[in-house]
Amino acid sequence: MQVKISDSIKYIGVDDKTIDLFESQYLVPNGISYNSYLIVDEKVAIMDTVDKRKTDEWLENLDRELNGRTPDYLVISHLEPDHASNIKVVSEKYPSMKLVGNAKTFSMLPQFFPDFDFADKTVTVKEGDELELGSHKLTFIMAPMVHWPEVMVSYESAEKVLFSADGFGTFGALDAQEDDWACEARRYYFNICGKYGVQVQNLLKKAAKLDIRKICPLHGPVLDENLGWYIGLYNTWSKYEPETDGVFIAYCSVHGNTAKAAEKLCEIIKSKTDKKVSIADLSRTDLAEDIEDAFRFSRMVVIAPSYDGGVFPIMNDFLHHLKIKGYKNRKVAMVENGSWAPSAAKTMRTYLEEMKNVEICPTVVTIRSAMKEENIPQLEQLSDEILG
Ligand SMILES: Cc1cc2nc3c(=O)[nH]c(=O)nc-3n(C[C@H](O)[C@H](O)[C@H](O)COP(=O)(O)O)c2cc1C
Repeated sequence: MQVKISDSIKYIGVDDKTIDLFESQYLVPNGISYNSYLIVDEKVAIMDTVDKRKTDEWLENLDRELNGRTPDYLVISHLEPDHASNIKVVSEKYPSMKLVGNAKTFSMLPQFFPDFDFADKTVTVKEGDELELGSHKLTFIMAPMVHWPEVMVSYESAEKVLFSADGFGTFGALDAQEDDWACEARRYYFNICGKYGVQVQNLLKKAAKLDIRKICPLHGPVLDENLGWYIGLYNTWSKYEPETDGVFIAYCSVHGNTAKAAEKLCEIIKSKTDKKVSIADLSRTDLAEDIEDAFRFSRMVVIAPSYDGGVFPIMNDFLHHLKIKGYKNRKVAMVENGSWAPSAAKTMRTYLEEMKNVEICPTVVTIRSAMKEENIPQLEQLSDEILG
């Protein structure tokens, strides 16, 4: 896909619409883009490579935009293979090209390319270092653990462009982007960077000192207008603040009785509030989207059957993911189902208590196999507590 950035900054990335699962776990019905850029000035700098699935197409794009020039630098902002796979290929093609990274980049690089000697090719940069390209100048800003330790972003001051690594990335090929950027950007953020809110905050504080007119991420569209809105969302997400005041009902069910209770609860909650209420059957929805919604909403109800002395594995998996992604600062209520020794709530509570600042509603509704009349006032009570 052709993307116009400026006369000197060229898009040389590629769309991947045949990948089954991004990072072997995320559904990407609209594919994914691996973005790569070329800055053409007195010196020529490549800004990251792409996944090895797209080497040939990327080299064609690079060749076209180089237009006979030889690249002087390859700036490596992130070593994850969807961006760094072609470092060796392009280094062999242009032996005089220098690799620009930080100390961590070059300590990790040989792990990925053990049979290639980069020793005389490296330019090691640290926070605030600059690289003059002619009228363009890159300043390097370290962004450790957003979301790998070697991550750094680069600010180009002539055109005021932030090359933001995986920050501000989205799922979806460039020619198949949804109108609502936030939808896939949020799913991307919470699943990939969610755990690293503190580090994202650190980066946003550094970025706030820059005059940024364009953001060039490693996935998804280049952002060139209304940047305050995108940065505002990143600020909310990385502070673990809810974006939507409402209730996310996350349930699972083996034979359907817990599902009935979840639907009834949804009906009761909706009758009591104008807040947004969203319900998901965790067995049948995309886990990454459920994680996104859990972070998006201010309140959540988890509803699950008991299973082998614990909780149904689908819910177990969901809560495990929320825990490792740093879910916090939310209000949560629980409903369990069990036929002989209900154990789901106890297991769910163990997860929730390990999370920071999660307020658990006092009422826990226990359904015995199938919902009964006596459960309705309990669900009413729980609804009042989660909305309160
Ligand atoms: C493999 C399996 C393990 C179960 N383990 C428990 C258990 O440890 N304690 C319990 O009270 N019920 C247990 N149950 C029963 C279910 O939790 C119970 O029947 C519940 O009502 C199922 O809800 P559903 O109709 O939404 O699937 C188990 C069910 C299955 C299929």
